[in-house]
Amino acid sequence: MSVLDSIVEGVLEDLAERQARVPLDELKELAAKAPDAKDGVAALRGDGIRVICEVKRSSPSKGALATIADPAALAIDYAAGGAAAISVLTEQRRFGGSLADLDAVRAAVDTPILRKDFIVTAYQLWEARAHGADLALLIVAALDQPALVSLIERAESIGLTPLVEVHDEEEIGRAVDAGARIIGVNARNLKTLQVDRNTFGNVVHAIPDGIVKVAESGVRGPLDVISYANQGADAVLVGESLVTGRDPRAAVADLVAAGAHPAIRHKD
Ligand SMILES: O=P(O)(O)OC[C@@H](O)[C@@H](O)c1c[nH]c2ccccc12
Repeated sequence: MSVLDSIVEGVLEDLAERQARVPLDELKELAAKAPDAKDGVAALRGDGIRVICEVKRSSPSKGALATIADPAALAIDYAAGGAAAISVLTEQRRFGGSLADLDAVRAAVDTPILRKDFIVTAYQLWEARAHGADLALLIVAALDQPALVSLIERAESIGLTPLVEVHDEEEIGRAVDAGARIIGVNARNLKTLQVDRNTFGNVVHAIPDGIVKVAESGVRGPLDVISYANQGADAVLVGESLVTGRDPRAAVADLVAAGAHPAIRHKD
């Protein structure tokens, strides 16, 4: 079984427990009371490259990264540093996240929030909206095509902007066919957990103009942001280097500054 399959298996077990506890109707009521969802496309496209900052305690590839006793405080630092959006990992078993983290971050900042999880059912999209998320991750490799199409439609219909994650050109084709407006190219292959920073540059030509392009994973600092900007990324998604660094606010500000002037290239 691939790493991705085994993560999804655990996610489904935890999901069954939540579904038994919280009926869908209750989530729909909470979603109706949640703050209006912000437009994820507008948040991630603009002058310069946008920086999405992730609240991430651990990962299957690296194990424990950071304790993050106060996710709200981290989110406030990210926002102060200039984050265009905040990604909150809610997967519990491998990433140490929870919906409580999402609640805490939502209560602390106005910045658009991405629910980062292994979403395979509409119930999880309702959960995301009920807990105040504006965007939701959908991983092409974890979904068959009918499921991808229907989850994108459902997300859009309840006001969530889907960020559709791919690893190669075939998956980009599926994301485009399914109606993705934002595509994230993950440099970390979820089947092998290897990071290849050339992935984005290798496949970006296959993403049509007009679709927001996000480079995900393995961003170590400003130089990686500049490199991705020059390859056509609208945004980068950064976790590990921010949660393991000393001063997240300053680190985000450095990434944002690097992304604001990516066109500083040597010209004749
Ligand atoms: O910590 P990094 O290497 O900066 O990566 C962040 C983010 O891209 C990564 O956490 C991620 C990308 N896609 C995912 C899907 C599920 C869980 C996690 C992820």
